[in-house]
Amino acid sequence: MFKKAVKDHPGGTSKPLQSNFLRANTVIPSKPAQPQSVGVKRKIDLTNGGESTLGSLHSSVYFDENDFDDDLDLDIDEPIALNIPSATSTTYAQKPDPVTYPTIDLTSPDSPEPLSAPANKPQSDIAYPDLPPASQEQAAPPSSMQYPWSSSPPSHFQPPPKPRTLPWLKEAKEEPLQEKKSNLVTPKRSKPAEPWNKSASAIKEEQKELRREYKKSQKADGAPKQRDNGKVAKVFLSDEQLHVVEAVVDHGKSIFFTGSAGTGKSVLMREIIKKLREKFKREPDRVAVTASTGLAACNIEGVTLHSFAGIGLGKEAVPELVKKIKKNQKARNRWLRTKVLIIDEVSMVDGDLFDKLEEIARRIRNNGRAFGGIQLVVTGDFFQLPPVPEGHGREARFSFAAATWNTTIQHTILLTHVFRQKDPEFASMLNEMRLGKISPKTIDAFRKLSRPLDFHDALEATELFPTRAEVENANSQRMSRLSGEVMTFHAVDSGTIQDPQHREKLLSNCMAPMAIHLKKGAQVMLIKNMEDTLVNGSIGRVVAFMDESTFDCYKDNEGVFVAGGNDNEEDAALRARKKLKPLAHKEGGVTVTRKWPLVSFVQPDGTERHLLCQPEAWKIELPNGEVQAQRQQVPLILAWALSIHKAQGQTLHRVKVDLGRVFEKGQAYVALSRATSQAGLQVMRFEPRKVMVHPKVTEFYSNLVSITQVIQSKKKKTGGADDFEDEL
Ligand SMILES: Nc1ncnc2c1ncn2[C@@H]1O[C@H](COP(=O)(O)OP(=O)(O)OP(=O)(O)O)[C@@H](O)[C@H]1O
Ligand SMILES: [Mg+2]
Repeated sequence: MFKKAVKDHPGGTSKPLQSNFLRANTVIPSKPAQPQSVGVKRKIDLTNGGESTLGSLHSSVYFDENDFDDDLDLDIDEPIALNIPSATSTTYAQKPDPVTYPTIDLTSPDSPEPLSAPANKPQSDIAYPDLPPASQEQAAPPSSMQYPWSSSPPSHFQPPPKPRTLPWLKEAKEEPLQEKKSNLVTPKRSKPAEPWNKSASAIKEEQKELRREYKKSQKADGAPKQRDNGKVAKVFLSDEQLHVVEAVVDHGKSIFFTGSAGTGKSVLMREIIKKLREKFKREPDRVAVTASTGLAACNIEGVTLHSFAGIGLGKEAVPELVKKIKKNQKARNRWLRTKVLIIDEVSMVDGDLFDKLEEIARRIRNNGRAFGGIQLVVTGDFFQLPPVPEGHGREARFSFAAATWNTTIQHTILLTHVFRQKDPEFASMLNEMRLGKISPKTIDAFRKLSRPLDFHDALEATELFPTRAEVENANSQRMSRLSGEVMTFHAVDSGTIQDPQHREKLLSNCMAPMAIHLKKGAQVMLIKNMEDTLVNGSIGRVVAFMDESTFDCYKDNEGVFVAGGNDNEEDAALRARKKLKPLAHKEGGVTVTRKWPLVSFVQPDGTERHLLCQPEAWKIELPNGEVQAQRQQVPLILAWALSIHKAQGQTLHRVKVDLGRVFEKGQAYVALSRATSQAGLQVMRFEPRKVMVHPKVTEFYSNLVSITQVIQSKKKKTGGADDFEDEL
């Protein structure tokens, strides 16, 4: 049975509610321009080293004007002055905003009532903001308004009829709140004038056609399949992760799951997407896979949120955006057909954009429920990359501060088990860094990591840089030191977008470059999951270039080649070719084939694996299966150096970071948290002041508790039974 990450908050009955409280959620919203007045906060287990790491902040993101998928500029060229007023940012040394932690420490085994409110408080531990009661006559404020924020119609501000708890299995008994309101907020249908209001049979017919097209495209697509290719070992999800899958797939909940770097958010999201695709296998366009940036979208074979929405840059007011979408049949259909909307790397989604999309969804779908009834599955870590400010001196709003965040997201789940760093001491150091509260002991420990790494093989640590220019410079310097022929591999691009420039722009966000120049000896990173131990992020060295049949022969006779002398792989390949020639003649002639890089990867256990890196495919795919753009390229990039933007999401065994170069919030934490161990991390110029945390993010996370804590506290209350559903 699914257990919620946090206790639901019963709604107050005497005070008016604002939209944020209409749904059970874990986050106690703050009230801008007012001091924090939350009565009781639940505390994350910050003391639990390695179990819950928090982080710091970030670099800028923006969406390109034409395709909204271009995030090349995230590999920053120039240090950018922070647009965040100093009052809102804090360094490691400063305490974040005064935060009143609960009188009961959830992490303490002695806490008598871990999740209950203090005696002098009413049942609810939420301090409800003093907003005036919403009235029917009130016009809905524009979505761009900061506060009282909501672009929702006034009905969204109505309090629930009774304290809402929404446990999964009780839900059937409860009246769906949003349903009741829908007649208040759903715009009147005017069928004849609105061709997008198609009849059910017309939509069915359209979907049949879509399915046919999708099947056709699947068959016609000869590109190597990444999904379900059986090459990569099955992931065994942890209990925490399984709870999320259950809530999303079985219970259809709108969920935000979060956690520090390395808690398996991406692994979990891939699993959820797989499961949802199985659930909707007859209607693939029901699941929309999106992410905030082009790179993140490309990593999960989706599109950017802007692209999905069909809103261009999305700067206009909602009515104009709705008009724009209605004129674009494909975009309109996407909105109408989507049942589940996935948003990855949500920390970079602007709060205003979130509100606009929520309103657009309700309007286009003629459905007054939150997000027009679309289930949202959202993930990200707000301690990593923030949304980019739009200019005009306006600070970007985090999406958790969006007016409609809490009416949309039913449950927030905090993942606490860190998979990436197995050493609890290291995980705890990163945890402190994430929180922006670094102890002298941890500062010392990080400073000790300035020594060179001690590995005795040909692989060097990958150096992470904040700017693209530094990366290109470092990689090309290393390349020029190698002798030997340069082999260039050009990508083959295709897709439904015919305009080559537009397509190229979309594909420029892929990890795979349009052309890659390699030499024997080049250090490279694998950018696709190939096998259990050969995964996205594996680092290796090019040892030869050979064609497939030579490689087969090389593979089959590796022992003979190795026994044949001390020569290198190139010579071995030569011998293999010689061996192959007569064989080929026997079969009726030699076929001239292309040579691909043969790469020797060092696996986590120190052993070597050779892989002939033949082209793989990257797709930008719409929910209906239409592949807008596809790139086929060898799955490698140069890896002596990598930008922090491109390293985001990666797991690296050998990393070198010079914090003196880091200038943006989040860069330090993102960079250091790529490493799997202290032995594999070199940190130069460690300065605690480089580690900055946004107080709003600290506040947001301080109101979350981990699912494990909730289960434990409930167990205590129920004398061991881990079922706390009846208490919710
Ligand atoms: N259930 C699991 N079992 C074993 N390993 C796991 C599991 N979940 C994740 N991992 C491993 O942990 C590492 C980090 O996972 P992942 O990249 O999904 O974390 P993340 O939360 O997305 O981190 P980031 O915030 O840095 O992107 C990866 O090497 C991944 O293979
Ligand atoms: Mg990730």
